[in-house]
Amino acid sequence: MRLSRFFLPILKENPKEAEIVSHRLMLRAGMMRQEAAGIYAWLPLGFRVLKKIEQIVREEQDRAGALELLMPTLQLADLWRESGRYDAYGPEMLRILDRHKRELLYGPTNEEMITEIFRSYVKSYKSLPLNLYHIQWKFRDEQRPRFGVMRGREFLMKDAYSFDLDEAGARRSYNKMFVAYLRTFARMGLKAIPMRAETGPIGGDLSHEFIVLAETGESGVYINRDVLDLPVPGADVDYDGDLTPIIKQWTSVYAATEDVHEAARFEQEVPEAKRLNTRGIEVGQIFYFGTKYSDTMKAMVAGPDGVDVPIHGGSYGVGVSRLVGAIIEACHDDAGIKWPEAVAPFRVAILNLKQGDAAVDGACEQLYRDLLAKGVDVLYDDTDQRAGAKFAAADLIGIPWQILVGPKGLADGKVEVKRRSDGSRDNMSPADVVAKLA
Ligand SMILES: Nc1ncnc2c1ncn2[C@@H]1O[C@H](COS(=O)(=O)NC(=O)[C@@H](N)CS)[C@@H](O)[C@H]1O
Repeated sequence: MRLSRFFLPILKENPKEAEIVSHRLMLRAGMMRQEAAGIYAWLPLGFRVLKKIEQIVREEQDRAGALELLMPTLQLADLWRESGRYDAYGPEMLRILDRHKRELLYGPTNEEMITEIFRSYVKSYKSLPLNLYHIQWKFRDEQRPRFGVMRGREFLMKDAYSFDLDEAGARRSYNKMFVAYLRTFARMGLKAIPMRAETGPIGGDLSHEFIVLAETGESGVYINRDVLDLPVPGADVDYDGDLTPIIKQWTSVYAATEDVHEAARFEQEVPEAKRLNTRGIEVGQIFYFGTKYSDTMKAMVAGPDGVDVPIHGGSYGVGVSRLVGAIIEACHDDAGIKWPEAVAPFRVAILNLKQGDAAVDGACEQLYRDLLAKGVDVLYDDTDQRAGAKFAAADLIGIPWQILVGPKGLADGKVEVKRRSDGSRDNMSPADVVAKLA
């Protein structure tokens, strides 16, 4: 992409309304624009990151055997009356009347709708286990939306729903999602710790929140530092095998949110030097809620003995849009964002340090063509800004690799390669750069 042809409204100043670094940097880096409280337009640079995050989530859901579909954002109020959550959900629910005065709502979550879809088609335990998911916008009329995409009102969520014949089956589905979440967040360069958590409005008696440590996080957490060094399951993990050893390993080390923290146990179990009480950002949460929805909504299957029983369910959410902010909270410095390569909007930025100089322009064009030909996501800063402004912009938007092309270096047949994550620099020929980054 040529920057002269892109749409990147970088802000010079820090927007005053931004209270945390991710909100400030997303606005300054031209990634998004607030259209209303808690409601954002995703501008091209931010949208590229959102799609990369979404794709990693999708790949790991698919690997775990979940099946993707897409449910609508608008739902019938009657559906929520069946489960008894229509009134219980309270003011966070955006209720809508259509032209025929039908009562609708903008979905904050989809347990009721997925249960309605399931019960319409599935009648036998032979169709189980089943895990259906989608990646869809949600609306929760938060009293105080804040911190940018961290606590929005319209936000993108991956929500998966599992269906099993009994609790044992449902726990196997739960464990598959637990492992999929460990892999998902690790692939984004995050350490997201699974912690015992409250179940809240979703319900049930088993839940884990996946939390990224960050001072600005809204969740208070207590952990044994050992949890930070546990191995994440590989891409070859056998989802049809016994996952309990992995679950045991990750749940036997103390890690709890403040609402379920047990101080006495923490003191007793965790050596002083390993105790960490800090804050974190909840990037995902998984729930086992048994027959909570299948009872009220009659989602039954005939068991092996032919007797109809309510299915055991679970739901599994990931804050896809929240992750954009969470990753910035975990990966930034004073100059701006430091994207992990897996989610970067572009992998390489070419900086032309002397626009109009034939040799420099030629070398940049050649590099641009060669990298594109190798399928590399490259942003070529071909604008006529001065070099200092180009350095600042590239550092701000956080592209992992910068190729600085100037007349002096070129005279020696060299360009400078800067790695954004640690600031390390290397001089090499354009051909070697292409070989290194392709
Ligand atoms: N207001 C919000 N803004 C941005 N992300 C949010 C917001 N509320 C929740 N999330 C994200 O969405 C994830 C799932 O939300 S949840 O309420 O925990 N779970 C559910 O809604 C279940 N239906 C899971 S399918 C959270 O872990 C969080 O990362």
